[in-house]
Amino acid sequence: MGGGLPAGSHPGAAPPPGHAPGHAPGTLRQGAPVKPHARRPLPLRVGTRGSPLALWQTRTFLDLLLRFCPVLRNAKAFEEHVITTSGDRIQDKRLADIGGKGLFAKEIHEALLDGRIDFAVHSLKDLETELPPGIVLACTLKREDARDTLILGPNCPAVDAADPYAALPTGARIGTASLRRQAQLLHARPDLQVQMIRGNVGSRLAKLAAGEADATLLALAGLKRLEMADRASVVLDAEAMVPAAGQGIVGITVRAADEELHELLSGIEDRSARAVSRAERALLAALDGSCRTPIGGHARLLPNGELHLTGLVARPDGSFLLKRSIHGAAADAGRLGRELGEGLRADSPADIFIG
Ligand SMILES: NCc1[nH]cc(CCC(=O)O)c1CC(=O)O
Repeated sequence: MGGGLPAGSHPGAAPPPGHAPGHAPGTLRQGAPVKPHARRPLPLRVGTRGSPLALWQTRTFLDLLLRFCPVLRNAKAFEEHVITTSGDRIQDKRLADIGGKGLFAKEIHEALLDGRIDFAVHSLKDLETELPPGIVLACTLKREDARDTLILGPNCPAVDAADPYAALPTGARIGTASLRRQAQLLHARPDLQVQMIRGNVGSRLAKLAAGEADATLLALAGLKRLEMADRASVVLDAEAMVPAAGQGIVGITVRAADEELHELLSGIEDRSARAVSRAERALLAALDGSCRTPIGGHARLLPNGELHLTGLVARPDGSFLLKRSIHGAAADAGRLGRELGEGLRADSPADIFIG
């Protein structure tokens, strides 16, 4: 009999090195034994965007799943479904101008709900906090470096890593489509000019090389995954450029009703990534910004086990910027995020939240 997830199969192998699963292999989150799986038709169909970064993330995730669940080591265990999203199609506009949230996920959610795919791999920072009914975030993978980088074009003189903004030439043209990066840059350097550059990591670097801007900003996580980290001129401290909520984390969605797959996927959950993403996403949800609100959120776990969260809200032109931090028990990640978000919102001018 071919093509089925055998009864009783479960993530029983040791987790791959360097990966801390959310719970011991072979147990459910609450410590209950894994119940036998029903026979499930293979291949499992995985939805992904088609960019080189998205494909890298998907293949890396499938490798991890195979190492954790060797019973799936079957040539036909997975089928990759590349899905073009609205965010991929629209390249000439700022996403905020076309209705913003979740544009890299909409068509992927539809495929999941229609049953055309079984699960999907996302960059968590591109995944809206309020998922459509019937879809859940099954697991979050170990975080890659969450920081942003500054990448100088060929005509831009080197900057001092200790104070990277100060050394940018007066009036330099910075290519970014991210209002969060724009607001933080303009707050530090109101003289800079921000130009829209969109497209995937490779095409943005090509535009920079072609002189369309003097410098750009990209997530270090994406550069590392594409083996292009050497393109970063300076890695920006997370306090100097607060990253986006979920930056550097890959998240997997499934249908809420698909308990079998949900259980399998939550077997490879990274507990630290879940805690920090819970805090960052609760902050984002509590701020309830419009798609035009620059928002940053970055959590980390401290050596004493506490969670430290920095949140930022600003006006796109940088004329207002409010940044605050909170810390507390990691188990309270969601409450910490909510509290910080509500405080930031209460103390910010209302125009920032209007789309
Ligand atoms: N918005 C595009 C996007 N979504 C996720 C990443 C980087 C990888 C990650 O954050 O996990 C990027 C590129 C970038 O912002 O430079």
